[in-house]
Amino acid sequence: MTILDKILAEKEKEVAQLKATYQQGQHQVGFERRSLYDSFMHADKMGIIAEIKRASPSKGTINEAVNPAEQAKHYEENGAGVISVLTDTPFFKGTMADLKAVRKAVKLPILNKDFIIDEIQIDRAKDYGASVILLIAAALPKERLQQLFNYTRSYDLDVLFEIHNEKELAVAKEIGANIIGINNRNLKTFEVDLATTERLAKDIDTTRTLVISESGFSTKEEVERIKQSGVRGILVGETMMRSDDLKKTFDELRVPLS
Ligand SMILES: O=P(O)(O)OC[C@@H](O)[C@@H](O)c1c[nH]c2ccccc12
Repeated sequence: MTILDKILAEKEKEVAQLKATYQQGQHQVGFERRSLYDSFMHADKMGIIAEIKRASPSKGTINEAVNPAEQAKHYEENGAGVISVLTDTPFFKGTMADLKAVRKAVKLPILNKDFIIDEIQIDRAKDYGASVILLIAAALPKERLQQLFNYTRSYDLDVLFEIHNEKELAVAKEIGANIIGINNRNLKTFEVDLATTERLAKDIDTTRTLVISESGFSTKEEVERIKQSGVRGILVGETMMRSDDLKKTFDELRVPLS
């Protein structure tokens, strides 16, 4: 059983509970659309999706005591384009309350980073103020991914469609994903390799599809390297959570796009 299988098994239980208890529309925070696609496609610097990540299965505790609202404000002040909030509790120690707090604290689009397997999680994300939903190709069959994709788009929210190999890239194209996240981390082995982005981005029309490279970024050299593949954004978790000089970290990673 892989870690992803374990996480998904837990998610099934969470969703069953949610279906029994969740009241639609309870948390609506004055929803207004904040588009990831438009802002990153037209930027002249590498877009940064900065993540609130307390812990992870591969690294254990990263910063469990973080104040998500404060952290998000610092991300915004220093040049983030989107804030990603991990809301999975059993494996990443995040909560939906974190997302709500972040939504109140910043003006940027917010990505609800979770393992989405059911429409009710999308309803909840929207109610809490998310503008972008993560769909992980490896988590579900294509038909189900298509349904969840269409459902999210019907709310006018963006989908970050996460892939890790050629087969998943084919699925992303069939579904019509306009924002593709290439995860450099192998969810089975936790190994990180930027070559994953280079290999897969080659087969994407990056003038029309927004490509985000995810995981493993800590230096300017790494960003300069993947920029050559037409990537317009990176998703950075651990480096942001551990940084004691966010201004410097952002200045380094936000390389010019030309
Ligand atoms: O902490 P890193 O190496 O910067 O990685 C961030 C992000 O890519 C990672 O948190 C992530 C990518 N895809 C995911 C899916 C679920 C949970 C987490 C993730």
